[in-house]
Amino acid sequence: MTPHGARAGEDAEDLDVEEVLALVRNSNGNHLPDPAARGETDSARTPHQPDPAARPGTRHRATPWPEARALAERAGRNATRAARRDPVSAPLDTALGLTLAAPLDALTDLPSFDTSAMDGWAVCGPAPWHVRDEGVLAGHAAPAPLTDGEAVRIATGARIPPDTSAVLRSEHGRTDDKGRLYATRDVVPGQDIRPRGQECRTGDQLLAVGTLVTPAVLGLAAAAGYDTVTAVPRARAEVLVLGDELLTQGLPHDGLIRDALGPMLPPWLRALGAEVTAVRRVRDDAEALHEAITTSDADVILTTGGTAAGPVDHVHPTLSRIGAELLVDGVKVRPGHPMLLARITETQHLVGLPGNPLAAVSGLLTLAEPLLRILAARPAPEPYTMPLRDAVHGHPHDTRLVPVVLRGDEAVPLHYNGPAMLRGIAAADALAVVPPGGARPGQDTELLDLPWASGGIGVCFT
Ligand SMILES: Nc1nc2c(c(=O)[nH]1)N[C@H]1C(S)=C(S)[C@@H](COP(=O)(O)OP(=O)(O)OC[C@H]3O[C@@H](n4cnc5c(N)ncnc54)[C@H](O)[C@@H]3O)O[C@H]1N2
Ligand code: MOO
Repeated sequence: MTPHGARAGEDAEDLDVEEVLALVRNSNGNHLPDPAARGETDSARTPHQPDPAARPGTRHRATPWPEARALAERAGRNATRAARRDPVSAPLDTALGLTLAAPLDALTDLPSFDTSAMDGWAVCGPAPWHVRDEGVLAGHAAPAPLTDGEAVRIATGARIPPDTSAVLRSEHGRTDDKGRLYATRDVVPGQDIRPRGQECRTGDQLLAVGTLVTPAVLGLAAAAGYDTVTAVPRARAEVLVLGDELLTQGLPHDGLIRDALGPMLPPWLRALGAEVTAVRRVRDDAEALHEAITTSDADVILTTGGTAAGPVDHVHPTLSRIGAELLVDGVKVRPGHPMLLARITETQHLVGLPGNPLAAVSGLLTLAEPLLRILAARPAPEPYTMPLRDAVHGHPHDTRLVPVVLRGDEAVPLHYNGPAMLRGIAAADALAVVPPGGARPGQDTELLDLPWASGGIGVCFT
């Protein structure tokens, strides 16, 4: 499997992340070029961007899949620029998955005192040594200085007495019948002493702005004296689940089915760096949807269902009614082609996910992931490819996203990959990006990691 992870180096994606960080007000004073100078104003439109005047029922041109993702990133940059959200001071137990908005500078030397690396004796001068009665344990009061020929029992992590020349490990010392201590190995001055400041000095930069807060970062921050970290705030996401046919418990019956997206989307959105403020179920009613959207203060609203042109598909008419701008209205991808991205205000966007559950996953990864990644100031994952074990039929014109498991050096396509099915994705490690026309066995194919796949962003389930 090709290694993958956050991109390093000064490529275009890195600049995007730094730009977002710089736009978080009061961050550490990065000076970056004005993004507007790069032509990325809200009105900048690519040739494939749909005409915002397009209305439901009118034919419009679906956006190619890579461009749809780029447009979602751009929406994220524009929203970040407009909102200029303040960095937050996040207690460590809430900070997993955030991005540092200030460098993590050591608040203390580490170790903060000379410490024993081993259980044994602190010794002074050459053997033999007379061993003090009282030993030194971790966390105890400062021990008295040693004198030449003296030793004291010491535990790993305990403070080294002044004038100690070395630590002798317990397995490398023996005492004679008079209680004198000898070494069974040469004693090198300084051995097994971790000197104060070995890892860092107060003020040293431990981690740069833009670092993703992982469990290891939380540990380092705590060790370095932090109770909170300064981070880019999470985007607030609200999920509106549409559909009168949906049940929240029990077995499907009488044409009613279980809502699969209400349980699936919130943890997935958190893994993408968002705070989920609410999951609301909205009946198939234009007024109810209008009310739900216009009263939401989320940065990103995600709707499920109602994107097509059925009798109760109210998403397009509602967006039209509130004057939202359709940035993406249909994507050349299967499943999920009716997905959409709309700008409600400068700082509020709506991602319309199709109702078919795998189509909703496709919309999540195509439109919500890039938007939320930019709002979270996370770097783009390093693209990677693997050969497919089996042929995958392609759509003649559209990209296909197909669940795969990774086995050895190959990606194995899974069978249950229909738009209404979750059986494949639930067993999958990744989604293969199958180009129009399909892929042959052995063809190198781009993969999108799922948040729970190793090496992905799974640490960010909170
Ligand atoms: N005339 C056309 N009809 C449809 C087209 C089309 O191009 N022309 N596209 C099809 C495709 S592709 C998709 S995908 C769906 C998208 O439909 P909507 O986004 O409007 O979603 P709904 O009609 O509300 O639901 C579709 C399907 O998914 C089920 N559903 C909805 N929500 C959930 C949920 N939370 N959990 C589980 N299942 C859900 C719903 O019951 C329907 O079976 O449109 C096609 N039609
Ligand atoms: O594209 Mo629909 O999303 O196939 O089911």
